[in-house]
Amino acid sequence: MAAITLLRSASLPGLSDALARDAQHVCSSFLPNNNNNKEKKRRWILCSLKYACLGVDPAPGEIARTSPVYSSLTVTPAGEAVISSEQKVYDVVLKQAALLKRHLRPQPHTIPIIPKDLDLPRNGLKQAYHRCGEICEEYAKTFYLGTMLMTEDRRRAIWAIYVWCRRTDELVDGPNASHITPSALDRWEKRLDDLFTGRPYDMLDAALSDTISKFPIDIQPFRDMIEGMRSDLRKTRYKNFDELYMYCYYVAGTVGLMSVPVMGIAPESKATTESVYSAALALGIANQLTNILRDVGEDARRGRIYLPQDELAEAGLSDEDIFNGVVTNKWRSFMKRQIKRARMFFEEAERGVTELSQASRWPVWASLLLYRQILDEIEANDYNNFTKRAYVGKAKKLLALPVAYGRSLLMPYSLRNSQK
Ligand SMILES: CC(C)=CCC/C(C)=C/CC/C(C)=C/CC/C(C)=C/[C@@H]1[C@@H](COP(=O)(O)OP(=O)(O)O)[C@]1(C)CC/C=C(\C)CC/C=C(\C)CCC=C(C)C
Ligand SMILES: [Mn+2]
Repeated sequence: MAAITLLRSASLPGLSDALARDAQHVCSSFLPNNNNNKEKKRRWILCSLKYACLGVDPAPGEIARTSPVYSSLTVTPAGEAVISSEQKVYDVVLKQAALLKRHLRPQPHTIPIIPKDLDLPRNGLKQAYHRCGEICEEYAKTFYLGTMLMTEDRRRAIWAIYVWCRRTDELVDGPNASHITPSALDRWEKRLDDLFTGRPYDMLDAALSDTISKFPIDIQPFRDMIEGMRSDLRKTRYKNFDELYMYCYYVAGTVGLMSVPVMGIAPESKATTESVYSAALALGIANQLTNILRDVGEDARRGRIYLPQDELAEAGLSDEDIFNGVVTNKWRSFMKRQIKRARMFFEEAERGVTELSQASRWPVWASLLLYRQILDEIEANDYNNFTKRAYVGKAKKLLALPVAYGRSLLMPYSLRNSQK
């Protein structure tokens, strides 16, 4: 009964009666009668709604996501409930997880159908993947090194995804960026559709076409990354963290969602697929927040401020302060709060890494540890991210590799309590 009242009080826009009934049904089967925690109930209800929308059954542990970085429901001054960016993104997570689960119970029609006769020269695919590997090595040595531990199929797939992401980013950040218009991005998206239906435009696209024929990868995160690049063309300010979160999902959280189907979940893992996807998303968000904090000065010189405007104002800082680039106490305490939030996302990602298949864990741990150290370097620079670039030195980078390897040997987090 309490669930029904709360469901009504959430008054979600667009909530049909049928959906509300479904949600109520799912919800009442999981919500303990004696649960008096209102916040928890609200999350259960929202979660049930999502499951009702997707028509999948939740695992009980998945219902209560209590991470403090999340705010599922925002209430407008008029008292209307609005779904936050996090909630919208979580819907994508659920969809991706459902696709992977369906793939694990083999159903051939869910695998993208790619014609066998890709028009490539003899040995073409081999060369295409080889070139992807070269590009990955050139731009991202640590990722590349990490992929060397993976099985050959997985390694090549990650290279192909990496190259597509890199090329997408280059469109708006590369040497021809000033010529890029929204219609160029539309054409890039058309190319994406084509390669997903087995009609690659060039050899690098062909490698990705082949990859998506082998792994249950959905097109949505790729489309969303292009959407992030579109937003980079039209937007230089972010009103609040909710807007920034959405941007981070588009350009980086998507990478996590693209990678999980390739990296694979450890067969012994007891974690839900959704929780692994959530962790992958969190790692992307954490990386991008870190990128943003490292590049404040560089972005400001291009007229861009990715930091949440409302939080800047709350700290007594203006755009002018960012452009002037003087490290003050106000700036230091603002930065402390931002760094703390980025670390929370890294923490959220950590558990998920342990659930990945053994050979995929090392590169992910390495990238997590290395990226997180950038935050330590910003602190070591006394928060001067205006004129000093936080940089993790070679020795620290090298040290992170064996540490990452050690962590990759730990048993999945989901098994630890069950074996006590
Ligand atoms: C369960 C669990 C934790 C699974 C792991 C999931 C996983 C592999 C997550 C990866 C997260 C990740 C590496 C995200 C990339 C974030 C990132 C750096 C995004 C950058 C966007 C644009 O930012 P900006 O323009 O501000 O930055 P630059 O100044 O240009 O650097 C990106 C550049 C988007 C493009 C992203 C890439 C080129 C990286 C793609 C990487 C992979 C596909 C490899 C991932 C594999 C490993 C081994 C980590
Ligand atoms: Mn970039």
